[in-house]
Amino acid sequence: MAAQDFNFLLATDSYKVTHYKQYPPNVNKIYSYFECRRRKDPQFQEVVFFGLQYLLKKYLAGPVITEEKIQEAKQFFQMHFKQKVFDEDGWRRVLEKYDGRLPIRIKAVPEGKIIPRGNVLFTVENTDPDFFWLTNYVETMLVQMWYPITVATVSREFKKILAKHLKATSGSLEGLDFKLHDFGYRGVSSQESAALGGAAHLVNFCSTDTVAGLLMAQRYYGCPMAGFSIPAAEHSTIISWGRSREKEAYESLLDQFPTGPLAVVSDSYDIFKACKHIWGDKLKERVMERSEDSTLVIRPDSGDPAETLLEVIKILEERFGCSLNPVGYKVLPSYLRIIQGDGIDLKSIEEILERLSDEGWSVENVFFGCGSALLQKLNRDTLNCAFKCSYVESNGKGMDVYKQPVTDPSKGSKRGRLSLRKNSDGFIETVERGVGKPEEDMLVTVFENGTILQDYTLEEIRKNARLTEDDIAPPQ
Ligand SMILES: O=C1OCCC/C1=C\Nc1ccccc1
Repeated sequence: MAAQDFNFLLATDSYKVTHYKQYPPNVNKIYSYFECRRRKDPQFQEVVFFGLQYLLKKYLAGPVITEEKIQEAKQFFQMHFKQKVFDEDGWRRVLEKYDGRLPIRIKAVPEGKIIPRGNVLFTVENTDPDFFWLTNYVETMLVQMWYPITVATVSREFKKILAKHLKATSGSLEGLDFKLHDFGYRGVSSQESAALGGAAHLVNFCSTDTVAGLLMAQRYYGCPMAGFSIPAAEHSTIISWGRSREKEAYESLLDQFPTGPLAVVSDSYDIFKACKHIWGDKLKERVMERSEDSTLVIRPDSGDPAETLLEVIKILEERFGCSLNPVGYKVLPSYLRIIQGDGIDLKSIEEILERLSDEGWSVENVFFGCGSALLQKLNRDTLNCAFKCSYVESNGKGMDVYKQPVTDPSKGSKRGRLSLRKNSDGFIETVERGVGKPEEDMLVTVFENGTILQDYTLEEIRKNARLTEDDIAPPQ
């Protein structure tokens, strides 16, 4: 539920306040849809639909319009436009007729579903002919869906890369869900972004430090604990001992966390000397006595990721030895692992994994952390998210509408009422012009007249978003 001070009437772009005066006379339905437009770029050819349930529960459900909010908006827009444009009467009619609930219907693909680019993901239409101007009023807020969709999609692309290499170098996918840890809380633009983005990552993984995302999963997606973390050092807890006591700092961590996994950032001064002379010498016995469920996870945090990771793993091999797994790749002793959380994005993780396997190392040895590349280095154009009107009714007569800019055909929009179906070859496609069969439509009514009609849990969303066999096929 939105905070008391949240005024739905003010949660839109200014120009939309003037749009009720711009539609043709006698319009009684505006029907619009959201898609991630298809592009030629082979990257991100399919998207994970995620996040709508939060926005509906938080901002659209229930009596979002009140007399006080109408008054507030009336005064606000009078000052903002320096003229009377705000449709006080229109909003008051919503208040009187629907008790402030929004007379719109939203049909959406189930959350977690993997949909190829260029397909309808949700539609919005007014359910009462008097409120046709409401459909696109909510565009502003609903297009913010670009963020959770894009984070969930990027996170799943990471998962595809990790799955391929983990399978190829270990023969199994065991532990895949813990291979990419969300380090991104500090790097996002707001607490809400951390919550939405953090939850979006948890659609694909169970490994995070972004607490806000866990709370989102709990409160909006019925998941008591969607992800896990472990005790870990940061530079302050190492350098606070002073340079001359680096060994004491590490030793104290082993004493403070004698059982259970422990991650120690070890690059404060010299990661290579730390691995060779402290972890691999002065504290070697302490490290070796830790059992496999009390793994020491060494964290480099600087230098070229691939170069540093490989040099560290070679030093650890020299100091602690390694064994061969059933598919012939080298694995460090189970009490020793590495987490690389610096400089990770979709491009660098691919390079690192290629280098590791080329040099005979199993992906079992490493974990990755990702911050900004997972939660922030994105925008609405990453997946070309757009919201367009495709169908209008006037005097009860329907008309398919569309845009088709001569200056950019790729910005052309779909026309007519839309449905989403799986065709006879199993491919998902959008049927336009209102000719789709209702019984084939994958779009589900999730919101109608102020009421949310579906409640997806993270568990079912994760099932929808699982990788397919094709996603895991060996690297070509
Ligand atoms: O090292 C680690 O091992 C695994 C647990 C998390 C962790 C580090 N967390 C972190 C968070 C935000 C920025 C940087 C690191």
